[in-house]
Amino acid sequence: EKVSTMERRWTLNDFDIGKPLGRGKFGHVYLAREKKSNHIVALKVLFKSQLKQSQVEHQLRREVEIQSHLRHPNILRLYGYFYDQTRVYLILEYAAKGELYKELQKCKYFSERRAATYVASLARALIYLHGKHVIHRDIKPENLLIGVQGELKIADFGWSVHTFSRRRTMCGTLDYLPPEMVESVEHDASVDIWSLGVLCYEFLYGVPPFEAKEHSDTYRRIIKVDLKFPPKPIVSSAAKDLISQMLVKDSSRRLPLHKLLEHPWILHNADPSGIYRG
Ligand SMILES: COCCOc1ccc2cc1OCC(=O)N(C)CCCNCc1c[nH]c3ncnc(c13)N2
Repeated sequence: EKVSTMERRWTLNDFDIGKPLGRGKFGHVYLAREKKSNHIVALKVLFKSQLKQSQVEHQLRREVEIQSHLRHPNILRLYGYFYDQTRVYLILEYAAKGELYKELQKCKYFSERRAATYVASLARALIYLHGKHVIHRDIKPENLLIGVQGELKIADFGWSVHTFSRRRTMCGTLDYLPPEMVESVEHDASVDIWSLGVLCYEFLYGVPPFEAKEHSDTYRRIIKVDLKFPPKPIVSSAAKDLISQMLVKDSSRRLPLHKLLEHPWILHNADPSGIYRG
């Protein structure tokens, strides 16, 4: 019978390791094939020493626990994990079209149809996560992957919930933080609505809305909600209207995610299947 993948005692010998898929903060990700099933997966290798040094090992355990129970087409599956003397290995769904931010860099900014399709997919994934009382998945382009059909997958396990203060200052990007987090007051699921608004802006303009040279300037622009829409590229007023309803300082007044899915810009531009076919 099919043993649940989370219970199996996996070892490195169960896999043929393929090409590296990239290097993250805590380790490398490789293409791999499980020998018995020939199932292609991504294997993320984390060094215990680095996890200890950054005091995130308990956080990783908690996130793996959450992630292993999540099942959503726009959330990267975690099939299992195992460890040896020096490393922890995560067995993950493989996203064949790789990192979304590379795609964004390549085309500078996305069409309104592509941006709306991704934003709607992310909104559906966040509705699912909020329904499971999981918030703040740290949705920025670096943590988004593209599946073989062109569908979007959230790869990050929400490290940010407990480590966001150290982690953010550690690796710098504040662009996605809402005012309440920049001012380090308590936050709720509406932080994700803000981050999704930032992402929507970045999909359409190629840069995040509050970008500035210095951290202090980015903080100031976020707290002030200093939102400006450049004249180029030309973006529809419907898109600007949606972004303006998400980037609202008062978190209780941000457009709720289910209302986002009924917004004219989404209804008019997003592909209902969540797949951008180009
Ligand atoms: C504690 O860790 C939690 C899980 O984090 C990840 C799971 C899977 C990931 C990436 C993850 O974190 C980010 C990261 O390591 N990089 C940015 C470097 C590698 C980029 N991946 C490239 C990639 C291409 N096709 C893929 N199919 C599946 N997963 C992938 C990739 N990467």
